[in-house]
This record gives sequence, structure tokens and C-alpha cells, in this order.
Amino acid sequence: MSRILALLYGAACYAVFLATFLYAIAFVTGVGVPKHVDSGPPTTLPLALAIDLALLGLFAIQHSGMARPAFKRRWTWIVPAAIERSTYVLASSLVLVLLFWLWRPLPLRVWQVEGEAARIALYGLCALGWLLVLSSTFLINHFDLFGLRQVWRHAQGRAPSLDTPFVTRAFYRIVRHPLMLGFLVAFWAAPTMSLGHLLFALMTTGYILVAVKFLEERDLVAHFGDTYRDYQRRVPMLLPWRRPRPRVAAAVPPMRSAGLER
Ligand SMILES: C[S@@+](CC[C@H](N)C(=O)[O-])C[C@H]1O[C@@H](n2cnc3c(N)ncnc32)[C@H](O)[C@@H]1O
Repeated sequence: MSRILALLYGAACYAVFLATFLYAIAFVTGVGVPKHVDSGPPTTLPLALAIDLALLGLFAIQHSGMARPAFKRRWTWIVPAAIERSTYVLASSLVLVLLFWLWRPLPLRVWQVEGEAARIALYGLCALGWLLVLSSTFLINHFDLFGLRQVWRHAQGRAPSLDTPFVTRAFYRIVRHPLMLGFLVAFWAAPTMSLGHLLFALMTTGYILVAVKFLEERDLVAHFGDTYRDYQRRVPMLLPWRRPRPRVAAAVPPMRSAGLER
């Protein structure tokens, strides 16, 4: 019974994530939804800044805090391991829903691209950014990242945590963080950039740079050791301009390692 409940809970969390992800695309591009980055009750500049920065800060604390290995070790004393990832996905989605709901617009126009062809090209680039985000999740392991694999294995009576392969194929051959690069492209490729959208793009860019460099990569080095250090040396972090360097043969241990904490 508890296995079925865990499976249903994981599926529900995944459905909430999927709806939130689709809404995020509409929120950032300002297309197809009534409440987006440039809509909401008119607010004075200082109050709008305070609310928006608090919402972004809340997301950063929740999203990075709950992903720390030390937090997860304590958290799984309370929450069963099988649904830990689903709960993380649910919490991240709910904080984002709060951000979409309470976000205050700052409508001052920072830039507006006029030509029809250039506007379409920027919308196309933005769509490519979102596609890069989604396809990168499948390269890592989409169903593991969003908790479905864990509850599915639990339902079958198997252990929820399992080997996590170290991925260096496809986009991961060009940059170390294609998923984050996709977000950056999606947030900045805007034919019309308002002050509110600019605030969102600047703050999320800062968060991505800090979180990737000082949190995620430290965890990856701690877990994969010299394999990841060699990968850092060969492949650029986010900008694909630098050509990947050849592998140092001696520094590359086996490509699979058990239980990478996500
Ligand atoms: C949301 S994904 C983002 C991955 C990466 N930062 C990116 O932008 O493409 C975060 C998870 O991916 C894992 N991860 C990051 N790079 C990886 C790699 N090359 N191989 C396997 N897992 C990786 C991290 O351990 C983390 O749990």
C-alpha cells in the first residue's frame, strides 16, 4: 500500500513540475498567460524590487539548500528516501508558483528590437534555450532528476538509490552545464526587455553562476574526483567558445560511480 501511495505521490509531484515548467516558459516570454513577468498589480519601484528580490532569494535558498548532501542526509530521517527527490521537485515547483503569483512587474522598457525578422529570430533562440534545458535533462536522466525513477523502483521493491552515470556525451561534450546554458539563453533572448525581465535575467544569471561554480561543481568533484577535475580542464563551464581539450588518459577512472547525490 505504501509503495502504491509513494508512486502516486511521485506521479503527482511530476505533474506539478511539468505544469510549472510549461508555465515558466509562458511567464518568462510573456506569451499565452495572463500573469507573466510584465504583468501584475502596479507597484512602486522600491516595493517591486523588494518583493521580486525576496521571491528570487527564496527560490535560491530552497533550491540549493535542499540539494545539499548534508541537508538530504538529515531530511531523509523524516522523509522516506524513495520520495525525497519527488518532495524536492514539489517544493521547488511550489516556490516557483509563489514567484509567478506574487511577482511585481517593472514595465520600464530597456530595449525593444524593431525588425520583424530579428524579433522572430530572438523568439526562436529563446525556444532553442528551452529545448536545450529539456533535452539536457534526458541526457542526465530525466526520470531520475524528477523523482519518478525512485518511486517506480520503490514500487517494484527495489532500492531507490542506484548508480548514476557520469555524462559527457552530446551537449555535455561542448559545455559542462548545457541545462543552465539553456536557461541563460531562454532568459536573455527577449525581443522586448522590460526592467522587470532584466532584473529576473540578471538575478537568475548570478544565481546560476554562483550555484554551479561553488555548490554543484564542488559536489561533483567530491563525488567523481579526478574524473570531474579532468572534465573541468577539458570542457568549458558554460560558454562553448573555448575548444574542448584532449583527455588526459591517466586521470580518467571508470565512468560509473555509485549514488551521486543530486
Ligand atoms: C538539474 S541538473 C543540471 C546539470 C548541469 N548543471 C547542467 O546545467 O547541465 C543537476 C544534477 O545534474 C548532476 N550532474 C551535473 N553534471 C553532470 C554530469 N556531467 N554527469 C552526471 N550528472 C551530472 C548534478 O549532480 C546534479 O545533481
